[in-house]
Amino acid sequence: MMLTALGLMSGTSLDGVDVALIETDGRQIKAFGPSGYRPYTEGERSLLRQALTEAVHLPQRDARPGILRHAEQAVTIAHAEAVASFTAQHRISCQDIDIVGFHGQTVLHRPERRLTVQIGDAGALAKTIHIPVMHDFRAADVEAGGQGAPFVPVYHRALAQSLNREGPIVVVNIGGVSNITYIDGADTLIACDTGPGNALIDDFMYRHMHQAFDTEGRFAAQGKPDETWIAQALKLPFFSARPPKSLDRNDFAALKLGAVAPADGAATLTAFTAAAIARIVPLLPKRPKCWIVCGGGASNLTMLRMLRERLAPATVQAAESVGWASDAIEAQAFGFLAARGLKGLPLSYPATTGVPIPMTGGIIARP
Ligand SMILES: Nc1ncnc2c1ncn2[C@@H]1O[C@H](COP(=O)(O)OP(=O)(O)OP(=O)(O)O)[C@@H](O)[C@H]1O
Ligand SMILES: CC(=O)N[C@H]1[C@@H]2OC[C@@H](O2)[C@@H](O)[C@@H]1O[C@H](C)C(=O)O
Repeated sequence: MMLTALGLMSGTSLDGVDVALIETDGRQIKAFGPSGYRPYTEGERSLLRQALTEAVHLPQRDARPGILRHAEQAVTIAHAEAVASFTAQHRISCQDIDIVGFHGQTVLHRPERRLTVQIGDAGALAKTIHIPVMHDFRAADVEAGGQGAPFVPVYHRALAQSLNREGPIVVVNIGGVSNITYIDGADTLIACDTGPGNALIDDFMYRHMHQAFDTEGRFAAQGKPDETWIAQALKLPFFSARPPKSLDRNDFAALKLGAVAPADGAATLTAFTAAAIARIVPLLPKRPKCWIVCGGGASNLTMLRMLRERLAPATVQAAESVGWASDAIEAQAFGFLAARGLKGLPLSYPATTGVPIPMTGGIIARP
C-alpha cells in the first residue's frame, strides 16, 4: 500500500527544518511531493548551540535538564510551524498525510555508551498538527549495539535504483557531518560517517567572518589549504577505522588551525572535509565509479572541485544534476523511513550501522 509521508529533518548544521512530502510503500518511491524549509532564527540557533554544550553531560536519552527543556520546546514549535506553513502553502489537508517522520534535533551522539539523543516532543507535535508522528528512529539501533547513524542509506539505495547506472555508486551527504552510502547492485549496501561536513567550516566562518557559512565556497577559493595540517589531522584513529562508524557533530571541534589567514583557514577546512571523504575509498570493497553529492555541501563549489581532484578518475556530480532535490533528500528520507517503520521493514543493517541484525524502529505518537 502506498503512503503519503511527510519527512521533517533538522540536521547537525543547526540551520533549520527541512520538510518534504513523498509517496512511497517504503520500498519504492512512487512520487516526490513538494519540499520546504523553515530556517531557525538567530535566537533559536544560539539556544541549540547551548543545548549541544549542555547535552555533553546527559546521563540518558530522555533527560531534559535546564536549557535542554527550552531547546526541546523551541524545536517542537519550529517543526509545528514548518508543517503549518508547508501545508497551507501547498493546500494540503492533515487528512491527506498518513504519517510524519520526525527526526528531531541531535544534541548528543555517543553510540559507544548506547546513547543518542534527539530532542523534540513528538506527542505535542502530533496533537498540534493532527497527524500521527513517527520519531526516535535511532533509539532501537543504538540499544542493540549499532552506531545509530547513518540512517539515510536505505533511501539513498531507493534513489540510486532509479538511475540504472553501473556501480559501485557512492552517495555522499555533506551536512554538518559527512556520510556515505556505497551501493553496488541490489544487495551491497555499506554506509558510514566519513568525518566533518560543513560544521567546522561554518564554525570557522562564524568566528572569523561573522557569517553562517561560506557561500558557494567563494572564501575558501581565495585561500591555500595547509596539506601538512590535513595529513596530520587524518592520522586520527577514526579515519582508518573500517565502516560502520559514526560521529557526533562536535567530535572534531578540538582540532585547532593555529594562526592562519582566514581564507587559508577556510580552504584548509574545506580540503579536510574533501580529504576525509576520499579517505574512505581504500576501506570500501571496490573503487567507486561515480559519486553523487547531496546536502548543503553540494552548493559549495570549492568543495566539489576539491572532491573531483581527490576522487579522480571517478566522476563527481551534484545531486541536482541527476534530478534529485539535494536539500530535500534527508527530509524525504525520514518520510520514507517512517513508511518503512510503519510496515516493520528494516531501517538499518549490519553493514550500515553495525547493528547485529537488520532492525526496524521508530515509535508512533498519535494526535
Ligand atoms: N549556497 C551555499 N554555499 C555553500 N555552502 C552552503 C550553501 N548552502 C548551504 N551550505 C552549507 O550547507 C549547510 C547545511 O547543510 P544541510 O542542510 O545538508 O545540513 P543538515 O541538514 O544540518 O545536515 P546533516 O543532518 O546531514 O548534518 C550549511 O550550514 C552550509 O554550511
Ligand atoms: C546522530 C546524527 O544525527 N547523525 C547525523 C549527522 O549528520 C550527518 C551524519 O551525522 C549522519 O550520520 C546523521 O544524519 C543522517 C540524516 C543519517 O542518519 O543518515
